[in-house]
Amino acid sequence: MGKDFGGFKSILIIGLGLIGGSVALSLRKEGYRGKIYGFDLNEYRIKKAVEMGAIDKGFTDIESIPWDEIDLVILSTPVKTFLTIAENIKRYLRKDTVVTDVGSVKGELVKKLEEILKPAVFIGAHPIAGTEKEGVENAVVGLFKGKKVILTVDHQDEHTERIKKFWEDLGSKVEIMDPFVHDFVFAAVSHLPHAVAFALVDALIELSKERDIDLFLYPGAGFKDFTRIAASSPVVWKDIFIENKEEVLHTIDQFIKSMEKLKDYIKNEDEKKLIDLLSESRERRLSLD
Ligand SMILES: NC(=O)C1=CN([C@@H]2O[C@H](COP(=O)(O)OP(=O)(O)OC[C@H]3O[C@@H](n4cnc5c(N)ncnc54)[C@H](O)[C@@H]3O)[C@@H](O)[C@H]2O)C=CC1
Ligand SMILES: O=C(O)C(=O)Cc1ccc(O)cc1
Repeated sequence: MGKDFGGFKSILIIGLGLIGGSVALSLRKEGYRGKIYGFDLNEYRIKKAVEMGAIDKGFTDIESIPWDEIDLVILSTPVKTFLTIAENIKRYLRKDTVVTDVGSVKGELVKKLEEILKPAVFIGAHPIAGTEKEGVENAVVGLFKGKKVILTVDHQDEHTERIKKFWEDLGSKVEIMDPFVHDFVFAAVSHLPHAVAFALVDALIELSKERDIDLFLYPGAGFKDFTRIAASSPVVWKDIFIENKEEVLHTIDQFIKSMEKLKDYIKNEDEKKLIDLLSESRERRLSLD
């Protein structure tokens, strides 16, 4: 079947950020012919999105949006804004409008969105692709090519199929996952690494104060590799940490246990245990590439 991006004629992207902007630009690049509208509280982002050819028209007030045209809405703002946005837009939605999102947290949040938005359909989606940058000005064409997109639906119907087709036509590989399993998995592989990167930079700020030496004058490649994601948006990440609080706290607890174990082996100069732990971690990491 040819590309039809799920057959949606008019798309509204709420939040012209890195991800919303990348969706819009990638749709254009892949040949999407319908209208793309944008909504953002930040006027600069709208101006920029129009200039870049990402959207046809942008809005800062909800009432001016041509709602009778729109058959797909994509929530692309920080996750803690979703519920208020859903409450604010629900009365404008057509019965056949599908609402989806790109948020990094699912669980209870998607259950609430499904309820609020009824009778419109909500399909939770999470593209596993991004960067540490923010805003449409840093959007990346083709960001989702070859990347996974997780849909958190509990049954498959024609709406799921349309959203699946939407992402597949952008080059993504779609997987279905339970929303609560999603939050456990991505707390471990995404939210914890971001928390650790932010905390590592914080540790160096504190250590710099201890000896009055600016440790950031001496970054090695390892430090830079490791902490790239600590340059990510504070607003986006405080929302993710709080919205997925339980799973994030659980992964931080495990990380502290792993650090304590390592600390112990170093303190006791336990070479055998150190070699075992480092070797197992190295093998796991090598198997990723
Ligand atoms: N940054 C990344 O690499 C990834 C982010 N995500 C998810 O994508 C979503 C968007 O993240 P980014 O694009 O990185 O953020 P961003 O900071 O680049 O863009 C967010 C945009 O939303 C706008 N905004 C904020 N509150 C709003 C509101 N109430 N109404 C209208 N507009 C509002 C901001 O002005 C901004 O332009 C988040 O839910 C995040 O969890 C998902 C995958 C990757
Ligand atoms: O910049 C990176 O390496 C990321 O890990 C981007 C990212 C951020 C949030 C997500 O929910 C998914 C991907």
